Amino acid sequence: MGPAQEAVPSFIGVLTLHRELLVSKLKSVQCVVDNLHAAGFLCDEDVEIIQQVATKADQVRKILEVVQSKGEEACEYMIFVIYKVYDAYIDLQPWLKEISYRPSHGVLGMTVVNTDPISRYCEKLRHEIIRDTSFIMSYGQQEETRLDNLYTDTVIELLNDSNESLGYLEDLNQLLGDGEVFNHQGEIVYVMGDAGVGKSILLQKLQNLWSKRELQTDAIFFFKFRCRMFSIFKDAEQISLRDLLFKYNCYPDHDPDDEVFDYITRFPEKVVFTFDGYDEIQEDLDRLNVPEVASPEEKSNPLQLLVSLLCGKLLKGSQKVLTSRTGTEFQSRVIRKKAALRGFSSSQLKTYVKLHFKEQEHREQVLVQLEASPHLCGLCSTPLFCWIVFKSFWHLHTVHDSFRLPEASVSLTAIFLMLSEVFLSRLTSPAPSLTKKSPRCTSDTFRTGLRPLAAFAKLALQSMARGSFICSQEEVGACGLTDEDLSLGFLRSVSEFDTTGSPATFEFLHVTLQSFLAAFALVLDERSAASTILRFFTECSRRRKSSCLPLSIWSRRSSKPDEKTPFATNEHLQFINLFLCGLLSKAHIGLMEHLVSPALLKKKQTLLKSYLSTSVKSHLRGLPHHSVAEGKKVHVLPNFLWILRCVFETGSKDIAKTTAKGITADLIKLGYCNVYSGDCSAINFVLQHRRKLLGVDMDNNNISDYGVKQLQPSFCKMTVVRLSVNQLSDCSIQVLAEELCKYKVVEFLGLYDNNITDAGAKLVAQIINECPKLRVVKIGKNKITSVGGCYLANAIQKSTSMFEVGMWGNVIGDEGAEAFSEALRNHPSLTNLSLSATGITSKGGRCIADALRENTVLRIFWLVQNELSDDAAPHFAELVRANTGLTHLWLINNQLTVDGMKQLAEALPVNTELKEICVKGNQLSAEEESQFESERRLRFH
Ligand SMILES: Nc1ncnc2c1ncn2[C@@H]1O[C@H](COP(=O)(O)OP(=O)(O)OP(=O)(O)O)[C@@H](O)[C@H]1O
Repeated sequence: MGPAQEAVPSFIGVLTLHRELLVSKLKSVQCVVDNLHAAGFLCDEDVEIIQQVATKADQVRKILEVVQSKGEEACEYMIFVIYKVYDAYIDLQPWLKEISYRPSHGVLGMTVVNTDPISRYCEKLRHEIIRDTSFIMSYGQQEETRLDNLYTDTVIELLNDSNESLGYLEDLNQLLGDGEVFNHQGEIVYVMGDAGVGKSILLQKLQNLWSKRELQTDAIFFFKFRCRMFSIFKDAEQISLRDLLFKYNCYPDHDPDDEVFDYITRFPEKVVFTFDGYDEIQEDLDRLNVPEVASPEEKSNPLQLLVSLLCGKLLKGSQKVLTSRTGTEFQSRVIRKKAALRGFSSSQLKTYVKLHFKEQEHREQVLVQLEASPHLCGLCSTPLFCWIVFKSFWHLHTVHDSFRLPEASVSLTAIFLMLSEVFLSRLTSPAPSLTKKSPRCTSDTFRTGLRPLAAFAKLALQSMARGSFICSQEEVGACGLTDEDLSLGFLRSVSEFDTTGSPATFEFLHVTLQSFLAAFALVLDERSAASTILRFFTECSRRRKSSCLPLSIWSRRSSKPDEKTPFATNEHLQFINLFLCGLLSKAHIGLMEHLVSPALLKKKQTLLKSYLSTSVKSHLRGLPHHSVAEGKKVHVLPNFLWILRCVFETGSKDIAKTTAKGITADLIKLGYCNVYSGDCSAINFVLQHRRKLLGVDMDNNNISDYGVKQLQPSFCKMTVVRLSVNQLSDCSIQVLAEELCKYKVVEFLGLYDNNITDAGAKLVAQIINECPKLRVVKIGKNKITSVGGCYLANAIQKSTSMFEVGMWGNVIGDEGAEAFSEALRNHPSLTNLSLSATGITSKGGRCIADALRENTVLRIFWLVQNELSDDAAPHFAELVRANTGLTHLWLINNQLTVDGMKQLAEALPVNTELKEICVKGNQLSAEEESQFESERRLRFH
């Protein structure tokens, strides 16, 4: 049949055919009736008859009956109403797809009005959220960029409740999904990350996707909150849940019977909440000694409502995404799943460059300059810093015609100074023109802008000292800021908290900018005693230490002080200290002398240096030391990272030397310390001044290839290099191979759970070959195949120092196993080897077992989670009989059956050395396992 003769569907027939489904799924009867009536397909009497019917299902039956009696057009219009009023008939949308419904030309011209309050409200919410989330705010609200044009994926790591990695998120939809959930009772998806890493933007993206129906969720309501909002309520203020939801999002229209709120309370699983910036709450919620609210009707303090929502006492079953700075304490029993934002990877950074710079020439220049500076790349892996660098750089290029990114060793202070220069240059520079470009004079720009800058700085300090991120109109005025000043860009007005018609409130463009300005105020202050600059150092050391240790350790360590603690973390204050160090550093003193008297500056600088030196010494002296195989070990506290950052920001070699000298241990552990790639320059800055060798354990951080490149000059001193779980690729191994092979002092190389491939394995093999002191290599859970496995095995075979090797999770298969069997034969030193989860079958297992009979050194051997069947059993039985000195054999999770097990059990009595063979998880039933009870060294548990 040609298109011209294509059959027009009979809508009467469609309604008859699908009558049963329509009766069960068409919920919002009133909206269909209203529209059919308004379009003239139902008369008043029809409506009356339908309304007299008792149940909804019978009402639908009646409607169908009446509509079908009115003919094709009425039936088509009814289907069109279902199609148009999407949210009210969400359950029928798959049906429309199934019948391939396309509105005809005739029906498209007809009006449909959504009279269903619930779906009308959903539409309104979607509309409002789309409006609020489509743009990323930029300089002083003068410039806005579409979210879709700039949003770039970042690295999002999923964690378990002990903060151990569960892998990486591939799609934002996975965030709300059921994968990697570790607590099915919890309802919160907890997203953590450092300052400026993109937590708020991630929520904005989720909200935007939902509003465009691009987020895979059944939720028809989405309520977004910023936690700092809860600070604006007075202590005694009471509010109902209804008001909290609607006032700070939007109110339903024409809902006299409160159907929307009623629906929300009946179906909370249809609601998603986002709460941004839990760390910004100024109350310690654990200490809020008030009962949680259990009734949605009850009015109560907004913080109580928040606690009740988060704990599931209110709207139980709703989904909640909560963001917070890393290290913020939060009750883990309510967390369902956890994610940590790690910033841009190198390929994501390249994508961001492309989105930012439209012209090919600029893009290339930026990429070349970034390539040359791993330190700058490290900083730029934090989206906020990257945005500041790119924006400022673009501005300076437009106005002054220079196209160079900041120099290679740029500090964070320099980046924020650059941002301030851009803001202040609005006071002096004419609109950029393509023909005439003025020379750049930073000190002039700051001198001219000193009045507003000092006023912003004062405001930032005042509100930070009060523990607030929000400033009132009066406070802004009291600091002497004019409307013109407000347009510079440091501050932005916030309308969302402003529902009572009260005067506008303001916040700084970003919290870290507020910290920077607060530090500026401390430097500019000529009235207070010079020692006032140290007030936040004192404050931070008084406060409880936020921790980055795994949660199990964390909860044991968290002792709560008695005083009221204004923020959940003290990071904002730590940033003030950091910027203070930068502003008083040698690098910036020249600029600051244009703004403050040189004598006062000198005084403040001396004071700060002496404070830092003393506190570094006492901090390091106070840390507990332990004796381990590698010597004396010290596990630093997270605060140490802030000390290192401050030392780097000062640029003072003297303080760096003092710090390096203060590390008296042989091994320093910075594991789980939230070190990101940008920090590695600071670590390197200090380690450069260390004379003695040092072991450095940086496992479980966010170092990446950029970080390793920054650490390059320090590897010559490192006896222990532990970089497991740090997103390293083969590029990092290239750097390690060059450095470690040059200096040959390395004894321990930890590279577990990174992205190392066979090329990286070849380089590790080179390190094994060339470093005679190397005893331990942990390279499990990478992407190494049989090719890389053979490189490593060959190197191990030649080594006379290797003591322990971990290959867990690299699929080297039987080919790799054969290479390892050659390495094991007569090996003089290898004592502990793991080839677990490496895809070895009986073939490879047989080779290894035979070779091991000629090895009298290996003590512990792991072959867990492989594919060994009974074919391999006689060979392992022979190995056991050979009594080589092996003390532990791990064969958990293989495919041995009773037969194989019998052979092992029979061999065991001959052996005097083996303490146990662990065989849990093989192919035996519980009864079969009990047959082997007499041989206790065969462990099934
Ligand atoms: N995924 C991203 N794509 C593009 N730009 C981003 C992204 N994430 C963050 N940014 C940029 O970085 C800036 C800071 O990000 P954001 O405010 O989300 O950080 P944050 O983690 O919430 O910081 P804080 O904890 O200090 O509030 C954004 O305004 C935006 O310019």
